Amino acid sequence: MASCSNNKDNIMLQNRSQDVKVQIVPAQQKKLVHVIKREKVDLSFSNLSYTVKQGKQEKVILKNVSGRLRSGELTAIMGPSGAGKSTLLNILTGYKTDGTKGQIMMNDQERDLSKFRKLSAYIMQDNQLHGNLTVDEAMSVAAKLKIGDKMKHEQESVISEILDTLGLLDHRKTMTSGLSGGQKKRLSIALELVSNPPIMFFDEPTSGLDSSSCFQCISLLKTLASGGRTIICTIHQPSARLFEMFDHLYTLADGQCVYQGSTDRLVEFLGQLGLQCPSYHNPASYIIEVACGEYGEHTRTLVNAIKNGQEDIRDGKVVPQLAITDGLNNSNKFAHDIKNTIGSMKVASEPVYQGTTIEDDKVNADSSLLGHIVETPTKRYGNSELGQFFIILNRALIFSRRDWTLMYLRLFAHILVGFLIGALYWQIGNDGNKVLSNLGFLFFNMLFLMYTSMTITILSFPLEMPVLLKEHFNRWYSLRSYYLAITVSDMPFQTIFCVIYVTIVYLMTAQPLEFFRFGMFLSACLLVSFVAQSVGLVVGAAMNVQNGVFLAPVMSVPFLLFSGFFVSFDAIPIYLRWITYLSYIRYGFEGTALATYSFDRPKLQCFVNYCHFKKPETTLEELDMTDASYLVDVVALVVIFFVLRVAAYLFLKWKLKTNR
Ligand SMILES: Nc1ncnc2c1ncn2[C@@H]1O[C@H](COP(=O)(O)OP(=O)(O)OP(=O)(O)O)[C@@H](O)[C@H]1O
Repeated sequence: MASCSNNKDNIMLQNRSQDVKVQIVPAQQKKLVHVIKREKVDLSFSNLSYTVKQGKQEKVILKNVSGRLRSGELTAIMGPSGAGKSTLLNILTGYKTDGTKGQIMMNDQERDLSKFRKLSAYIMQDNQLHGNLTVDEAMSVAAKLKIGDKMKHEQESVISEILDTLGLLDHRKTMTSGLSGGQKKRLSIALELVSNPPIMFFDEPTSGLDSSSCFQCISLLKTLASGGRTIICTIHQPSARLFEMFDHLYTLADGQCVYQGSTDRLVEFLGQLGLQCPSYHNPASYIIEVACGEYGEHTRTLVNAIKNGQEDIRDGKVVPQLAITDGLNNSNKFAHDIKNTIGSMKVASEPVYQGTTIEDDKVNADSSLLGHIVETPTKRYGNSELGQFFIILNRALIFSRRDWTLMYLRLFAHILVGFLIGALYWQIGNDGNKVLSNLGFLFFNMLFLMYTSMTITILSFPLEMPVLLKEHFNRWYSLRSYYLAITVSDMPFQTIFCVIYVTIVYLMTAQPLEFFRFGMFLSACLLVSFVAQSVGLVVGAAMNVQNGVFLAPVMSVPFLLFSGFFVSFDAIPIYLRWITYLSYIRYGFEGTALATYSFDRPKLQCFVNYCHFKKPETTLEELDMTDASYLVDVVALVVIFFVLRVAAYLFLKWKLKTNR
């Protein structure tokens, strides 16, 4: 373990004896040809406070904190649990805006959140990755969405280069679900790196990783910072070895800043206040212990010391060296160099700097990665909305193809239930005396289509929500494109399953063998299953999985009750009759019945007598087909379909906002 020391040289040199091998990679090994136009982003904030409402009271979580986060530096936001680290990070990223007061400046100007979001990436704590893609596919989707058609020909080499740098090149064909925790973390970073954002935020990037993976992860962040980026991460309590890799420390206790400045001045700062870090004690642990009050109530002293003149230890009387040119610590020299050159670089036909490779853990920390890319985006997204739609649609189709449950189990269920219903109602359509039984078949047909279609989509949004939150926030795509692609993606499969199922039951139950009638029957069934899918989407978008899985079937009961199969229209109390007009099952039931019987008068008479839309005593003479119009049924189903799809979109939009 490194001892408490004021001298970063010493700390770094102590590493020489440790197992980490750091090596300079010859510059010419790199083959970068991409345009470099990355902005430097310095972020500062002053008097930032954050309040939440708890009943009638207000809880202040951040109390007028100020600070400065600079490009080229790796900043750690530390503090005891509940100190407000994640809250501060969420506010700085723009993820949380409500309840916030204070000023945030970007490059010494008032921050334009929209512009800032284009320049920043937020890698959240849990690795939000789609498990059904390979590393290569995930990178390719990210590249297409984030940088679009720009550098179309170079995308492949950019992806290879990033994967190489992050030690993932050997895992290109591995499914993301098969990656280790550390590899997932690196992939999450790699996905954001395709657009080479100049400012990156990480929430607890080391959580759940072993010490070696933690070291890899922080080494990587250090390298990213060395390339001129502003890298900020929250971290609980890093080991001394990790702690010394940070350039800048921002420590919170109870929503207040108790230290901000360079990591190697921390011990000196505390010493000035009479808080002596014991020898061979990790300074990171010590400041947390102090912040927790283990050495007495010093929080106020620390807060005051920070406020009174030593706002940032870098800016105050103690100024550490940024570049340390000796020996192994060339990466800092490099950071200094790159800061000077980055503004003037246009084309990196040759690498302009040297990086480092940490051989033992395969994270190739070559900073050439920092060189690729891309002009500051002028548009909101890297790709057009149509482009986004097709990329997300394609990704969703890949998921569906690979999801065994979604595909094969569903197919099997449709075939099995089709044969069961067919066997139960075998050749019933040929028997004029069994019209009521045939209506029973039509009703259960609706019931099956409703449940199979609805239950699949209830889970769509809740399962995707964490990934959606991350990708949408990081400006991969618009919600509109995502929603359209996701909702359209299942329709081809549902159509195929429905056609297979309907063909089986139609033939086995001996419904009229006329192409036209079959078409009417199938269309009504398809529309009902699409509407049921939409109900599932609304429920999934509006509530969580537990509530949705319970409520969706329960909410469907009125639609079934008022479908006309159980109770005729006249028997329904007047004040409840309006529900029959909302029952999409009613329109589907009616539509399939009309497809089966509409030109067969004796059977139709029986059907009409049974169903709600004609009084039981109606005679054939009185019968007017407009009373039970197939067209009306179809139009009603189409209207309900669109209304529900719009409602699902609005719920999703609302949920995306409230989930932050
Ligand atoms: N929406 C909210 N409503 C009520 N309290 C909240 C809300 N958000 C945060 N808090 C509270 O604010 C405090 C700071 O939370 P935050 O998640 O930022 O802490 P943290 O320092 O990141 O903690 P940890 O290290 O345990 O993740 C906590 O006490 C938390 O309970």
